[in-house]
Amino acid sequence: MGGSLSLLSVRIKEAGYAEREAVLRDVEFSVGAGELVGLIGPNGAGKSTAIKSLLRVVKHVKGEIEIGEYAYIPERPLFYDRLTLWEHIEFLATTIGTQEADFAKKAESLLDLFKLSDVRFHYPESFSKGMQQKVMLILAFLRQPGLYILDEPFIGLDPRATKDLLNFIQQEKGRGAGILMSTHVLDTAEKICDRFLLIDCGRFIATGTLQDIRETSGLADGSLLDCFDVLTSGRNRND
Ligand SMILES: Nc1ncnc2c1ncn2[C@@H]1O[C@H](COP(=O)(O)OP(=O)(O)OP(=O)(O)O)[C@@H](O)[C@H]1O
Repeated sequence: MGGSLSLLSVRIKEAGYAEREAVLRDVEFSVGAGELVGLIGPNGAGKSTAIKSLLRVVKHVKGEIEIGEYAYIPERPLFYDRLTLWEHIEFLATTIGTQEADFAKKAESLLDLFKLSDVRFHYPESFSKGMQQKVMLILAFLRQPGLYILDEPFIGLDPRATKDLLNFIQQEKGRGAGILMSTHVLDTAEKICDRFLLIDCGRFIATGTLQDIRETSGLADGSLLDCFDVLTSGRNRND
């Protein structure tokens, strides 16, 4: 970690949904301040289980997890069905007890940026998938936590919203936030992540910078996708 402040430190020996049925094994990593770490792996590899273990949603976890204040954006957005978008924002302000006079202003500018100002008094339950994803992002960004945990954040976003999200990620990194992000969008991940955790069948199969991943996969100039393919194909295609 080069001595940088660790916002998340994970040493999981085993984790699973039932006792003695481990889905994850020997998962160890950390996320430092200003660092964006990509959690990458095929369907069913264990990415969501790893994230849910950090959040203590997965019951059977053997190991140690040190985690500070964070915002979590789940793969599937979740809302209070009787609250409008603006009421979600007001509720958030109450729960985090913000004294900031400009909280509403910040919320307004985020709504404007993500083109949701016109629907602020509507119920997020009625929004499209992409609009719902944007609401989750706005609620997370308003909290400005030390750590973000983003599970597949690009799903459903149009190109403009994707670009806005990428800008926000850079901005929050600049503020010193750490980010753990699971994604299948490997060309984007390759460009923006500082480090990668490649997971398959519940275990890390390669970790580190793109250079480290290239060395592990034996592809000196390979893209993240090429490396992913080499490192995971043996297991998946021959199973
Ligand atoms: N609630 C659950 N109960 C039991 N097993 C589960 C549960 N959720 C996931 N699993 C199992 O855990 C393993 C890892 O699944 P997980 O959802 O973590 O994969 P993933 O890498 O997030 O996949 P995807 O890319 O498809 O979202 C799979 O074998 C899956 O069947």
